Amino acid sequence: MAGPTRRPLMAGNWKMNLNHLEANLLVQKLAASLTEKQLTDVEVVVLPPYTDLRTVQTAVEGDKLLIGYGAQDLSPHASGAYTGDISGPLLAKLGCTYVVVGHSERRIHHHESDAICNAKVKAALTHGLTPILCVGEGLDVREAGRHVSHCAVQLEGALSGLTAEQVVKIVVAYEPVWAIGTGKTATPEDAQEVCGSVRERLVELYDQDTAAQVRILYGGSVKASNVAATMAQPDVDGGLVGGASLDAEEFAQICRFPEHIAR
Ligand SMILES: O=C(CO)COP(=O)(O)O
Repeated sequence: MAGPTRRPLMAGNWKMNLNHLEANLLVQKLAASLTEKQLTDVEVVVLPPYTDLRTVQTAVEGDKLLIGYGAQDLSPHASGAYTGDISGPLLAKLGCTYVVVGHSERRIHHHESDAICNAKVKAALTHGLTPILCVGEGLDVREAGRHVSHCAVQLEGALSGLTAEQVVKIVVAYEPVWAIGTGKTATPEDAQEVCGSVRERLVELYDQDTAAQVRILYGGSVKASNVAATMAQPDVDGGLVGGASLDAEEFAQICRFPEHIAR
């Protein structure tokens, strides 16, 4: 559970799902399922495909919904001849506040390196977007017991050259690849082990105060039935939710997790 200065963040990564009509419906249903207090206690964000962003903006701004939104990727470049890419300024103009960087699906399918993630994190910050930087290991790395060092290398690569003032603005998401879309959730202890090690690494790279401000999410088969136990861990400040965020009621239940954690 988040410390006093870290507001929990629950972000729904829709991946390549839901057209703009479905997006509008889901955002309206989600907002209607949560009270103002719940939306204040937990920051709720949706990360739709690019093609839905204008519709989500219209819904959020038109009805003053307390829901944030962002994109699943951005170009490291601000503009120019990059066919098919979408830049930070284009996203910021649509009211996006978050952008995912380095999701394992992009690292795998688009061969994104830590250096590319670093350029994308910098581009996001330059254009006023909060990057949600994903790190996580595959099954082979986990079975070899190298998951902590693997995530540390990804973290350091993506943060290279960033100042403490910049790092406090980013969100890190630990997503073990073997737990994504498989129904295999990491145990709360597994999530804490890596999220805690990420924070320790931030202390080493920066300082205690900086590390204490960075929100660290867990992602991988998060559901209403398992969210509370994971969020109760001291270094887990929220979730990056895939499949379960496509159902408004299930995602709303996930966002209500603080009610199931004894404080
Ligand atoms: O990749 C994820 C979120 O970015 C996790 O996806 P699932 O919740 O579907 O496992």
